Amino acid sequence: MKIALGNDHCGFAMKAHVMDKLKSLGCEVVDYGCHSTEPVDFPDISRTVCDAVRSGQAERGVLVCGTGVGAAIAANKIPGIRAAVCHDVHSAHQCVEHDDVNVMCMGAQIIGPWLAGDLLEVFITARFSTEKPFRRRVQKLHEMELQAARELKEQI
Ligand SMILES: O=C(CO)[C@H](O)[C@H](O)[C@H](O)COP(=O)(O)O
Repeated sequence: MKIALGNDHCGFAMKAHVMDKLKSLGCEVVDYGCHSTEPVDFPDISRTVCDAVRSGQAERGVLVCGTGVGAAIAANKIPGIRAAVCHDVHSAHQCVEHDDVNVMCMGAQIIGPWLAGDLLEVFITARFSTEKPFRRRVQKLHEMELQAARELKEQI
C-alpha cells in the first residue's frame, strides 16, 4: 500500500519509527515532511498529505503532530478526506472498517512509538466493510460534503 506520511515539528522525533514500521508492513512511503524540529504549521502538512491521498498518489495518509488534533481538523477540511485521531487500537481499525477513514492522525506528545506501531499495523491492514449500513453512512458523509460545497458556492 502507498502511504503519504507527514508530520509537524512536534511529530518529527517519531517519524523515523513510523517510517520503519510502515516499511516493515510492506508499505511504500512518501515523506512529505517536515524534516526537523524547526516550527512549521500543521495545516500546511495536512494539506500536502491529503492532496496526495485525494489525487490517488497515495492510498492512505498518516499524520503526526503534537496531539493529532490539529492535523485531523485540517485534513477533514479537504474534500474526500476522512481523518481520525487514533490513540487506541480498536479505533485504529474500526475507523477504516466502519467509516472508511483514509488518514490516521497521531499525537507524538500523547503516545509512544510502540503504541504508534501497533496503531499503524491495524490501520494499514484494515479494510472498509462491505456491509450496507457502513456504506450508507459513509455515503451520507459524501452528501454532507457536497451540500457544504453547494452552500459555500451560494455565499460567494
Ligand atoms: O498538536 C498540534 C496541533 O494540534 C501541534 O503539533 C502543536 O503541538 C501545537 O500546535 C503546539 O505548537 P508549538 O509550536 O509546539 O507550540
